[in-house]
Amino acid sequence: MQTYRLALIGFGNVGQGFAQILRDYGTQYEKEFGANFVITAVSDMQKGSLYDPDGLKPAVLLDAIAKTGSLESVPAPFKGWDALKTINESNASVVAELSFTDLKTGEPAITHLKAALQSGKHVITTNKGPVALAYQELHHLADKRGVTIGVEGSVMSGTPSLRMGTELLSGAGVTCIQGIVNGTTNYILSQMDAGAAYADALAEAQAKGYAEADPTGDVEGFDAAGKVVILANLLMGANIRMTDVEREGITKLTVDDIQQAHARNERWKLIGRVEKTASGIKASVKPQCLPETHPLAQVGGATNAITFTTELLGDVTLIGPGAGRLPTGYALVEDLLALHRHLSD
Ligand SMILES: NC(=O)C1=CN([C@@H]2O[C@H](COP(=O)(O)OP(=O)(O)OC[C@H]3O[C@@H](n4cnc5c(N)ncnc54)[C@H](OP(=O)(O)O)[C@@H]3O)[C@@H](O)[C@H]2O)C=CC1
Ligand SMILES: N[C@@H](CC=O)C(=O)O
Repeated sequence: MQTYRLALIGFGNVGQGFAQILRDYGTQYEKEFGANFVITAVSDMQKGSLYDPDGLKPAVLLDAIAKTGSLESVPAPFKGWDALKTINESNASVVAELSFTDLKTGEPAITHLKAALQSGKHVITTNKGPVALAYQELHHLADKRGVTIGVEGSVMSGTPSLRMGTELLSGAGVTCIQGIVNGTTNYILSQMDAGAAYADALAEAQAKGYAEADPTGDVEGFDAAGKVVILANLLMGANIRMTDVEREGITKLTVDDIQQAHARNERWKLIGRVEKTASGIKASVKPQCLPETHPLAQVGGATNAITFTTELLGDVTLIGPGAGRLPTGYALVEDLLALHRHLSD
C-alpha cells in the first residue's frame, strides 16, 4: 500500500467535493489500487487552517463546514498556518492547489505551485490561472525537481479532455478543438431558454458550485478563453496567451434573443475554438446560434462538450460534466491515480 499525504490549499467547492470523494471512495481506492490518499493539511483563507501529520478525517472536515461554515472546531495539533507555511512545512507529498483562478496574474496559485515544486512535492490543481499563464515554466520546474504536475481539472472538470488529447489523440494530428467549455454560461443559457431570468440562472449556477468566485470570469468569456489557451498550448503545441483569444461573453444576449432563437429551433451556445491555420493558431470564444439539430445544441446545463478534429480519425467528440463540486473533485482523483501509476511503474 502506497500512502500519499495531501495538503489542500483552498477548501471551497472543489476542496469539499474532493474530501467527499475520499470520504466515500477512499477505502475502495485502497483496495482496488493500493493507494491510500490521506489529507494531512488544509489551508483556507476564511474557513481556517489545520495540520495533523497523522491525517485529518474528510468526514470530520465536511461535518464542521456543514454545521459552522468553518474548520475552526476541528481538533488538530497545528492551526492557522497560511498557504505557504502549509506547503513548506507540512509533511504532504502532494499539494492540491484549489484557490481562486486569476487569469490576469495567475496568483496566488503560481507562487503556491512553485513553492510546492521547489520543495520536491508533487502538485495537482484545478486552477486555470497557472495552467493558462505559466504551464511551461511549472512543468520545467517539476521535471527539474523530479516531481509531477497534474492539471486535468483545469478544462472540463473531471471529464478527461486533457488526457484524451495528450495521451490518446496526440498521434492523430489534431487540427482544431471546439466546443462548450464553460459550465456556468451553458447552464445560464439553458435556463434562460427554459424561461428563467439571467440573474436567477446565474444565482443558481453559483449555488450549485459551478461559477467562479467572481462570475465575471464566466459570463464575459475569460474562463472559456483560459481553457482555449490551455487546450492550444497543452494539446496543439501552441504558445498562445490570453490576449491572443478573440473573446466575447454572453452578457449581450437578452432573454428575447434566446427565446426568438428557440422559436426558430435554434440555441445560443458559448463556443470556444482553437484551430491550426496556414497563418498560425486562431483562437476565439464567442456566442453562436446553432440549429437545434447541431450536436452541441443538445448539450444543456453545466455539461461541456468538445470536438477534436483530427487528420487520422476525423472528428472525435467528448461530452461530460464541465463544472461542479464532485466532477471537479474527481479530476484530482484522476491526477492522483496517474501519479500512483507513474510511481508504481
Ligand atoms: N467549481 C468548479 O466547478 C470548478 C472550479 N475550478 C477551479 O478550481 C479552483 C477552486 O474552485 P472552487 O472550489 O469552486 O472555488 P471556491 O471559490 O469555492 O473556493 C476557493 C477557496 O480557496 C480559498 N482561497 C483563496 N485564496 C486562498 C489563499 N491564498 N490561501 C488559502 N485559501 C485560499 C478561498 O477561501 P475563502 O473563500 O474562505 O476566502 C475558497 O475557500 C478555482 O481555481 C476554480 O477556477 C475548476 C474547474 C471547475
Ligand atoms: N466556472 C467554471 C468552472 C469550471 O472550470 C465553469 O463554469 O465552467
